[in-house]
Amino acid sequence: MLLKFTKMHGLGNDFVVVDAVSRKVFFNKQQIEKLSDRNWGIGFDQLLVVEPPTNPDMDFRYRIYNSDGSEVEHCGNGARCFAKFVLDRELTNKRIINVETKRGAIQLRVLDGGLVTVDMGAPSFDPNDLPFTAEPSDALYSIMAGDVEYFMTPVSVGNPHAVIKVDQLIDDEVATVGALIECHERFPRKVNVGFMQVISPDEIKLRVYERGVGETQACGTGACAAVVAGIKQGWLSPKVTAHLRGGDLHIEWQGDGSPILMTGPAEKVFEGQIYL
Ligand SMILES: N[C@@H](CCC[C@H](N)C(=O)O)C(=O)O
Repeated sequence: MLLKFTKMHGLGNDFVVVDAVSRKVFFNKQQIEKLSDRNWGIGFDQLLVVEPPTNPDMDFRYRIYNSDGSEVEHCGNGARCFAKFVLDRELTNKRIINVETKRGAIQLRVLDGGLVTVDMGAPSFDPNDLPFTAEPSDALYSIMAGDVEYFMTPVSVGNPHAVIKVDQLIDDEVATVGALIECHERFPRKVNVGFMQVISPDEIKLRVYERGVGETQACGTGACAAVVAGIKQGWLSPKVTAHLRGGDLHIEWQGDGSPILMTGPAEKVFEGQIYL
């Protein structure tokens, strides 16, 4: 089958986006792994499949797959690219778009100038929601990465994140500790690992080792998780700019029970077709 796709990115976190509204498309794990390969396929961090909604109150459903073929609940940069895709392809003309995801319903607002604000829903700090094997506590949680002890905040923003505050961001640490914690036995569904350097109460630097992918140029849910963890720990104020490798995201959270609002760009790179 000849598959038409659009290559997009949000701050360098890259996606292949497929229209499964106009024509039904299904992927198995092997196909996703091959398409994601940067030598043997197209190359991407996540595959986004845009489908008709199953709930009549929603505008679309979209499904998200990591490059290793695993299906995930939520994707911040992907949500913004999804919004640009459905508008560019004239699948809708709405600028407030309600979408079903594996995480539940989310709302996207396309701003003048092309930035997109995503209502990401409310976070949870309950370890059972990630899941993470530990008794709930307000303190930082200790975890061993090899022989070294790290202190982190587990956060679910629909998908699971472990946020570690560091004094400096070090390439090796992101790669090695990220890989060890991603697959740590205390995270039975694995975890995304964020390394956050607090610059001031309204500014952080962040690198994220993503579950099912490895380090990416940017992670939207990772930025949300880091900011809410920092607010919860008393390090950050309610509006924060997160500097990621690929650029900046603006995150707002007013505290327990409130939704996280994430604002950032979405870019189309090219369109193409490939044999599946
Ligand atoms: N890049 C994404 C997150 C994608 C899913 C993640 N790797 C997971 O497995 O939960 C983002 O921008 O949020």
